[in-house]
Amino acid sequence: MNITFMGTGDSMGTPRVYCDCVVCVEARETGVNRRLRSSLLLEEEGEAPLLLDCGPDWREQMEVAGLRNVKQALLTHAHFDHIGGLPEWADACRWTQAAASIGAPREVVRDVLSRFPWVDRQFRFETSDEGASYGDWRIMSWRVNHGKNGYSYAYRFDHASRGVKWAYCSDAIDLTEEQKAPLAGLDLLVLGTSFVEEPYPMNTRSVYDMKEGLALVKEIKPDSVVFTHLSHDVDLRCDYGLPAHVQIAKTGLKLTI
Ligand SMILES: Nc1ccn([C@@H]2O[C@H](COP(=O)(O)O)[C@@H](O)[C@H]2O)c(=O)n1
Repeated sequence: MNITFMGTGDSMGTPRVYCDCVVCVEARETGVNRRLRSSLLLEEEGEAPLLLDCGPDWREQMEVAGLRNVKQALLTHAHFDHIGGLPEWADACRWTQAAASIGAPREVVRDVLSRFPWVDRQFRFETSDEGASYGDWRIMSWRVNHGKNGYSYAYRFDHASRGVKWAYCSDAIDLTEEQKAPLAGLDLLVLGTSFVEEPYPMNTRSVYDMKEGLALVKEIKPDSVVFTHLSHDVDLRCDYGLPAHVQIAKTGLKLTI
């Protein structure tokens, strides 16, 4: 499977519209730190591409990827920065008379439809609570703490014959032991870490910081890790002294697993 990081940003993206910090200025002027809202494009031979989340930068992300249409997606939760592109995608489906299929846990589907009640004219929603598949990948989703912002879901992909396993957990903090369990034995963990080190207690926040992310990584021991869902606090030009198997996602990063 090829994984493309179409977006690596937190809810505001980088640069933040109101901000003139050094990272936001760099993002405007040269673009190393330019980040669209977090989203992955998954591509498996013989299968149509699959989006993982569809934030408000969907249109630009499709243009950058040179994609004229996409037929399927999975959603982690119904917050604006992860579903804000759905109405535009639904409009594109209407204009091209092409339906698309969206997988998400039942409660996420409910929350999406309470925000955008018209999109079910174009999308076929499929609940993923009992599992899903993408080619030979078996997919499971489970509910994770999203701190002060409620809940999100993480996704784990297990290849049926190759034994490869990876997970996407973009919006989580302070996972319980039960929520950490599906993160065991991974070849790759993609984890949301919005700031380098936040000074505020966990119960006032919604996403891990990099220091907490590293502590989690030490505990669950994935073979490799990519930090994503990054705010303007994270400067890709800095050396944060990360272990060799941990990298910070850059917009457009491509991995093969
Ligand atoms: N009920 C809510 C709460 C928040 N949002 C949006 O989520 C984003 C905040 O995300 P974090 O990853 O920083 O927790 C932001 O875009 C809020 O507008 C929402 O849609 N619904």
